[in-house]
Amino acid sequence: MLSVAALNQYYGESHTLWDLSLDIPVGASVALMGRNGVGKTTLLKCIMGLLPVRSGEIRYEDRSLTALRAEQRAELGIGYVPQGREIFPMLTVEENLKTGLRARGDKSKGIPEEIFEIFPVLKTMLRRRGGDLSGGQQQQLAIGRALVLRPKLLILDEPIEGIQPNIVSEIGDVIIRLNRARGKEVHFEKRESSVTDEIRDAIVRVNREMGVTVLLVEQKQHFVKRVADRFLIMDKGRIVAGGTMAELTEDLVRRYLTV
Ligand SMILES: Nc1ncnc2c1ncn2[C@@H]1O[C@H](COP(=O)(O)OP(=O)(O)OP(=O)(O)O)[C@@H](O)[C@H]1O
Repeated sequence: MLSVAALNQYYGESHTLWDLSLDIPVGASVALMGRNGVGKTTLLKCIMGLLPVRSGEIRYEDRSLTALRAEQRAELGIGYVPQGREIFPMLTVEENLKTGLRARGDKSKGIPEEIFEIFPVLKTMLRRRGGDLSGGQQQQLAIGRALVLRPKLLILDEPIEGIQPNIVSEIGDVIIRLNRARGKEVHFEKRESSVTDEIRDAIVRVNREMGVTVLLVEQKQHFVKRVADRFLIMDKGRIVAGGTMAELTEDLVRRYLTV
């Protein structure tokens, strides 16, 4: 679904990502791990078009993203929840959610109702200012905002940083639920009379809601083991290991993750 090939990125003269390549298969939930400062956030920002790259290619569903602006990448179906959430504290919850729609050319469609099914608390707080929400509620808002364009790939940067333990498990549940259908599309061969429009819409909606491929940066292993089925490890701007969660050995943890 997403592939990065031989990517090089610099901050000024400082070479940060080195010939970096990776592949995220459709339907996977992949944890990108590594110590502080190895380049995880930088990589996500390059994928989203928020930082320029020096060379290499980023492809999404067989299209090159390299020349596209951040909004165009969002429009193609990539949702992004930045580190630190970056919600607008002075805007209401509703206004914050609407900022997620800005990439869309056709602005006539509003916030999809399923956002409130996933995060009921947002519905009760529509008129509250973002800055008045708790940390966990702000994170739900940040994820909700990333879901308003119904992305097929959801990228999250440290989604449980600074969040209370009870909300951490809720955020974990949401990620698992979003990812569960493993990205498989529902196809209707022909209109069957037994399937009403309402049921058809509900199936498509639930599938959309739950068929999201996930790429998340996260350090906390218990959380990663719960929500991800694959891992990638970065060190000094390169991918140095990857595999299924069962292949994350103690040796890898010692070499690349423990501080
Ligand atoms: N805007 C910037 N200008 C210059 N250097 C930067 C900038 N942002 C990050 N860096 C440097 O690039 C390197 C990679 O940083 P990055 O934030 O991508 O790492 P990270 O793995 O996400 O770390 P963390 O877990 O702390 O978020 C670090 O050495 C960092 O100091």
